[in-house]
Amino acid sequence: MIEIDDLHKRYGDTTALDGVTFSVRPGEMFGFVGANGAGKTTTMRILMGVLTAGSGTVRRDGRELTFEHRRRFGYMPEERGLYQKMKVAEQIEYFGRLSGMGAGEARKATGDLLERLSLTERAGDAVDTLSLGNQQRAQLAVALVHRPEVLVLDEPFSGLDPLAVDALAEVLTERCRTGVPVLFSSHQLDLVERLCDSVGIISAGRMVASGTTESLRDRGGRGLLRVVVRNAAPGWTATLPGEVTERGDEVLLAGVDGDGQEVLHLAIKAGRVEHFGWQRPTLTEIFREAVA
Ligand SMILES: Nc1ncnc2c1ncn2[C@@H]1O[C@H](COP(=O)(O)OP(=O)(O)OP(=O)(O)O)[C@@H](O)[C@H]1O
Repeated sequence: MIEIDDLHKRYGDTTALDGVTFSVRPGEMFGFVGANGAGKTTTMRILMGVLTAGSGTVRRDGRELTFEHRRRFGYMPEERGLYQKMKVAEQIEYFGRLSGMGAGEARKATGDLLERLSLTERAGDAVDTLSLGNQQRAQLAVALVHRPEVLVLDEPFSGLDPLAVDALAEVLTERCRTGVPVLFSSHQLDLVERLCDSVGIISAGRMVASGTTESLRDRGGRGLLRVVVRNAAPGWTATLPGEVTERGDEVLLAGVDGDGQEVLHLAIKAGRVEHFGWQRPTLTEIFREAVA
């Protein structure tokens, strides 16, 4: 378990973190989301010991983090950090060795990751000859090579093509299933919603919502009532309750009290009802509301 407890951090007059608290359990994939400048990178840097907090603590299984703990973590920093002239495979192996792997073990883990991330053909090329997306894949391989006990990744999916997104999602899910806590930041909320067990939303240095993806969606209440009526007479929506949005035959109603049966009756009278159901808010909608 990784526990982030009441972190505060100031840069001069700017308050970057103002009491950030959350935890990531073993085998949990935690999506860390927030607007630009909300404090995600600062939190992850403190977690990794790259930056010191003004106050607050970061613990692993109840003990304050030490250098030894962090050596067994996998970290992908925002500023990325590959040696541009070094060859891809050499570099991944090198970082594996730095983290204490034997030569054979590091070579094998590098080969496996290159394969998984579709980089095998570029193994012998210098990093600065790779496209940005491929450099990102190499950077991810560096974070993963030593089979870290905890993963902390700052926007690992940004700039990846859809196939690379899927490949990385698969690797992270596998690692997570072995009990590794995975914390990553992202602005791709659909991806966070699809992959993560839990989500933390940070706004102006404070956690404004956190919990399992399902609990956050439930907390948004029943959400919108979605009704699709074919061949309805124009104007049938005029007497519907709530705030009505029409998109062709589809009608979305916000703020409907009760179970919506009255809407269903009106819809049946109006035409052929093809769909009638509640739509829980998406993570994007929850995010917008939380940071508003
Ligand atoms: N080295 C620094 N010096 C001064 N202010 C800083 C520094 N680093 C970050 N900040 C400020 O701290 C706040 C939090 O920044 P941080 O980089 O943690 O946000 P973020 O959530 O990672 O943003 P993004 O999504 O844009 O990467 C911002 O107001 C930022 O301007």
